[in-house]
Amino acid sequence: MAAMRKALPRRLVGLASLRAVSTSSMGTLPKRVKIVEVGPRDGLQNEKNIVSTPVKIKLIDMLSEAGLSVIETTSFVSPKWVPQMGDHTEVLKGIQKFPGINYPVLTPNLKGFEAAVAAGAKEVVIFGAASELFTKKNINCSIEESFQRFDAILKAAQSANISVRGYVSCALGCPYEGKISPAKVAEVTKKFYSMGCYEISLGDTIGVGTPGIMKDMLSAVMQEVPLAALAVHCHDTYGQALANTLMALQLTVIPCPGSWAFLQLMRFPARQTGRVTSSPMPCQAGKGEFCTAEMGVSVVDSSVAGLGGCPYAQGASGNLATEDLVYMLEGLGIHTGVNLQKLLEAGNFICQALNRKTSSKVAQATCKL
Ligand SMILES: CC(C)(COP(=O)([O-])OP(=O)([O-])OC[C@H]1O[C@@H](n2cnc3c(N)ncnc32)[C@H](O)[C@@H]1OP(=O)([O-])[O-])[C@@H](O)C(=O)NCCC(=O)NCCSC(=O)C[C@@](C)(O)CC(=O)[O-]
Repeated sequence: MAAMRKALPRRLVGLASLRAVSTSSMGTLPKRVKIVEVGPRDGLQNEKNIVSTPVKIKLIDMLSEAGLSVIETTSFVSPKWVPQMGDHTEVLKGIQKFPGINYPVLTPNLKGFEAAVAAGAKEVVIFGAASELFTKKNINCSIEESFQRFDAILKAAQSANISVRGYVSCALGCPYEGKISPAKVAEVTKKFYSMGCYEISLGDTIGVGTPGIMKDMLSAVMQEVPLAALAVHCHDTYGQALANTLMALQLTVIPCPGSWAFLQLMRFPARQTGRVTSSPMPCQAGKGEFCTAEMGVSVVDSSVAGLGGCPYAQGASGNLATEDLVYMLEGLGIHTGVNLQKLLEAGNFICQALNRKTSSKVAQATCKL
C-alpha cells in the first residue's frame, strides 16, 4: 500500500533529524511503534455539535490512506449518553476497509457488542477504569459490575472470533477521586488480561500524569501483565502527553540492591542504559522478587489534530496529537508506517470541518513553513 511507505514529508526530514536524539543516552527504545488512532472516536465523542456521518467516514478513510494500522472508528454506546456516536452503524458500514487495517469499536455491554458485530465489527474495545467513581459516572456501574458485563462480552467475542482490546481509565489520576494507586491500576489491568483482552491501554484520562507517575504506574502493572500486552493513552491537558509517552517507550532498568544485575551496573555504569534482560529476572540475592523492571511499551494511542476528551471526565482535554507522536518517533528512528504528510491533510480536513484550530504543534509549525 502506497500509504505504508516511510513517512516524513521532504520539508520535515531536515527538522526531524536535527532534533533526533541519540538513543544511547535514552535507554533502549522499541524499533517500531504501533499507533492506535483514536481521533474518530475519542476525538469526536465530546464535540457538542453533531459531526455529519459523511465527514466522519471521510476522516477515517483519510487516516487509512495515511497508513495508520489501527483506527478506532466509533462507539456502540447509548446515544442518550453520547449522542455524537449515535451514527455508529452507518459509520462502520460506510468506511472503506483497507486490508491490514483494524477498525475497533467501543462496546460497553452485550447490547453494544451485538450491534457492533451486526454492523461488521471485527474487533471491539471494552472500557473500564481504576476508579470507582469514574466507572459509575462513565458507564453507570461499579468496577465489579463492569467486570461482569465485560466477561459476557469476552465470552461472546471468543465464540464469534472477535478480538477484544481493553481500556483502563484514570491510570494516572481521576477527575473524581484524585490520585489512583498504581496497585489499583495493576489489579484492574490484570483482571482485563486474565479475562482475555489481547491488549490493554492505560489511559491518563484527564492528562494529569507526569513521567514519574507514569513510570511508577507502569512498573506496578508490568509485574502483573506482559509488556507486549500494554499500550498507553495520554491526554494532553497539562502538556505532559508526549513526555509521558516517551517515558513509557523507554527501557529503564531498576535492579534490586544486592542483585547480580545491580552489581553489574555498579561495575559497568555504561551498561545502565542497555537492556540487561528482555524479561524481569528473579533476584539473584535469593529473595525471589524481581530485580529489574523495564519500560518499552510499543503501542501508543493518539488522536489526529489532538482532538479529544471524555464527556464523563470533567476537565479532560484532547489526546496526544498523532502528528506530534509520529514526528517524535520518526525523529528517533522508530518506524511507524505512517505518512506524516497525509496525516497532516487528514488533520487539516477535520479541523476545517469542526471550524477549529489544530492542537498539533507539528501541524501548527508546518503550516507556517
Ligand atoms: C453503558 C451504558 C449504556 C449504561 O447506561 P444505563 O443507562 O445504565 O443502561 P441501561 O442498561 O439501564 O439501559 C438504559 C437505556 O440505554 C439503552 N442501551 C443500553 N446499552 C446500550 C448500547 N450499548 N447501545 C445503545 N443503547 C443502549 C437501553 O436499551 C435503554 O434504552 P431505553 O429503554 O431507555 O430506551 C451507558 O452508561 C453508556 O453508554 N456509557 C458510555 C459512556 C461513554 O461512551 N464514555 C466515553 C468513552 S470512555 C473514554 O472516553 C475514556 C477512554 C476510553 O478514551 C480512555 C481514557 O481516556 O481514559
